[in-house]
Amino acid sequence: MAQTRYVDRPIPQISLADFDARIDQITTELVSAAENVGFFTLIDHGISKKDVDAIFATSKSFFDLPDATKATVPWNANNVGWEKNSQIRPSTGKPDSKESYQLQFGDNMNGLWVTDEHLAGFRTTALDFMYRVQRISENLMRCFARGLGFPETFFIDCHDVARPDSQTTMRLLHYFALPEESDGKVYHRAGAHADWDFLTLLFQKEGQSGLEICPGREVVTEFGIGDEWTKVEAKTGEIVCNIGDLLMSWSDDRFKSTFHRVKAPCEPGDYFGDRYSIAYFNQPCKDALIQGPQKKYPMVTGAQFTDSAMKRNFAALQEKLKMLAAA
Ligand SMILES: O=C(O)CCC(=O)C(=O)O
Ligand SMILES: [Fe+2]
Repeated sequence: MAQTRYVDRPIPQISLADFDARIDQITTELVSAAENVGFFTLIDHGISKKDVDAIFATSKSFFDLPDATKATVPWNANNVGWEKNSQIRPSTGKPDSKESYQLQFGDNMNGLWVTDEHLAGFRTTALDFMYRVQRISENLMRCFARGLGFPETFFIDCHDVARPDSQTTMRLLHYFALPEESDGKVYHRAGAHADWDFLTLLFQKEGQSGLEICPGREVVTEFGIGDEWTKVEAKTGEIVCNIGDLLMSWSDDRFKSTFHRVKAPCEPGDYFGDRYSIAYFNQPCKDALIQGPQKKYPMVTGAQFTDSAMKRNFAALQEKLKMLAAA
């Protein structure tokens, strides 16, 4: 396999300390990060390292359950539940070598919370953490609304997690340890993709590296991926944030939804061990009305936006599978 081409791009680090007093400064920093790299990390966000370690321990205790138990809460197309080796990305045409458990706040989770009998306290612990990440997301939404000239609570209202049909999702991820000696196969961890939500907040565990980004996308409607990657370090205390396609569209392509991946380890220095991460996807209410201040794209609802993102993904996947079949 050809060696990856890497370039060093600084990933802005933004402190949320003293948020209310520093909101103007934080807004300036967030807007600049969103316009340039599309990725940034947050520190002083109010969730301690100890609490992040605790949620990773909870996540591990779920993934340590037997597959038969995890299969009692199976994934479905509402983007909830457990899946294993089943997500195929258009960039690779192969399933990611991982398992994930997707959690939401509302009715989509009915029957899909792992029961107390299988894992005591899981639901309470997970929801408690989800509300904390939601509060951080809402502060960021206030800044992005200011930056784009919307009323300050505009994006918060459009992503209301108190609604029973809320789509916002926290995804626990577990990438399996892989053989360091090549067995001739390529094990994709998370193939290159852009997220289609508003904003993703990602928690990583120190040492479990692999996340890489590939900036350079100009319009939300384009699927192409460049070939120069930048590594994002895995640090337990930081939250890595990336702009999703929804915010890119809502900003008339001013803010960048950047392609990223968890690299298939294959080169010296790559990390082959188990990797646990937690991604929090801010998804719009189905009836939210989406259009940027410059009206670059026609107005659509949250439901329509998600639907067309899924269709675009599906079409790109079919194209890739056709190419693989012809090769
Ligand atoms: O696990 C990671 O670090 C990234 C996950 C990701 O990009 C995703 O699930 O969309
Ligand atoms: Fe992603």
